[in-house]
Amino acid sequence: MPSFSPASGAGASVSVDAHLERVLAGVAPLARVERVPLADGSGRTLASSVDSRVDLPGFDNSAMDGYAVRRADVATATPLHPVVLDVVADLPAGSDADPVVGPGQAAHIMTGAPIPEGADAVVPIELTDGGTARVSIGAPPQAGHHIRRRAEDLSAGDRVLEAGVVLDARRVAAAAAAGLAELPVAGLPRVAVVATGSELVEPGGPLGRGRIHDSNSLLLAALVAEAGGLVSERLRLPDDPELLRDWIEGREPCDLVVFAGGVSVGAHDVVRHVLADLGTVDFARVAMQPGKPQAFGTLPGGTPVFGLPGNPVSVAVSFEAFVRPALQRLLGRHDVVRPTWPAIAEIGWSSPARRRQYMPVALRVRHGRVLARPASPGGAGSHLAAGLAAADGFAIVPELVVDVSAGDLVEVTVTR
Ligand SMILES: Nc1nc2c(c(=O)[nH]1)N[C@H]1C(S)=C(S)[C@@H](COP(=O)(O)OP(=O)(O)OC[C@H]3O[C@@H](n4cnc5c(N)ncnc54)[C@H](O)[C@@H]3O)O[C@H]1N2
Ligand code: MOO
Repeated sequence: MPSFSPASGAGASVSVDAHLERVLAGVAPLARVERVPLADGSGRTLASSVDSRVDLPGFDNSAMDGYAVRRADVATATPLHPVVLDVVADLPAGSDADPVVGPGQAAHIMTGAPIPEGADAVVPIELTDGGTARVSIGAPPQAGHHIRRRAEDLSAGDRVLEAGVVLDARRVAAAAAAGLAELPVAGLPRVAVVATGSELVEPGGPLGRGRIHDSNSLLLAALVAEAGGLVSERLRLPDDPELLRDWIEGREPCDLVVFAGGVSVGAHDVVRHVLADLGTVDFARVAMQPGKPQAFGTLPGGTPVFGLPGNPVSVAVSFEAFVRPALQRLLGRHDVVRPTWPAIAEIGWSSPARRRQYMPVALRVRHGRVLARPASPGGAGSHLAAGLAAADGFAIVPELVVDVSAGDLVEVTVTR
């Protein structure tokens, strides 16, 4: 009687969380740190926390174009009985004049100019006659009105940005306002992206029978860049173990290698064969759909390596679930997994039992509610590469749910 054992290399079945834990245990933040000018900082990851060099604002200053006054002088002002003051100074922003406003006096002041000594409120120009030598004030200001106080935003020495945050326009601007000119950022993880398969043809190339255009290497390279990595190599290799071994031996220095394709149990799944021979790569059947066959471990020299299943949607999902978190860890970022948000399923679909489903979904907002529908009319097929174009993210359907009905709440991770 014939006996069957699970196809060799298929690996044990593990949960998504357990596999992610194994992956994260296999990567550590890179030690390389660079200092970059603020203008080059956006998209980089802050390597160590930074503190303000200055008080912010640096001095009490006007929030309005108008007149700096002594409140007591204008306490009785009304539109019918305005108070008239002598204008003793004209203070544009940036003025280094240091006048004193005495009783019965005012200073013409612009937004951002330092409040002169003696003044304790600013009257906007609209509530005056706009006079130059003398000004008529038609209403009393409140105490401190329209004065922006020194250090009300930050004091010198206060924390501006925490290590591990991703720099963006707002954080770069905050650093500039806090007196910093450059920032320490994590070195970019260098990632080699290798699509394998003898059926692959370069995008746009002529297709013979059984051949397809390689989309995975483009997908992975763009995902790596979006996640903050640097693509050190992007290539296609046919299903030839010798070529694969040669590439592994002669590869450019990098911090991570991502293979796509050839990790399943087929006769020509050479990534699995070659990586399995190394003895440093684990193969797992992860309880997810798509993305079930997964490989992770190290190449000679210790470089972490992923072997992702070759179907394009499986690549996109595996990247989101495992490779992106690993890249975030290499960068020293804190939140390695993106948050999920509730959305309402617009139509129903089914999900496999005991597997966490990652359904590519298109999102839209109707009447203040976020609606999610499968991005591809074909649904969950992991070969539906073109459907990815419409995907704004993935609905993550828990292992125990087998049916999503129209109107159900689903958790969505937004990737766009
Ligand atoms: N007997 C079994 N067969 C398969 C199983 C299984 O458990 N038992 N699992 C299936 C699942 S699920 C997946 S996913 C795939 C994964 O297989 P591989 O990682 O070996 O991927 P390939 O066979 O190389 O390719 C799968 C599919 O994707 C296309 N592909 C590959 N590379 C690219 C690329 N760069 N651009 C676009 N499309 C690509 C390839 O032509 C195949 O159609 O295994 C199942 N089989
Ligand atoms: O698990 Mo495969 O990755 O579904 O298509």
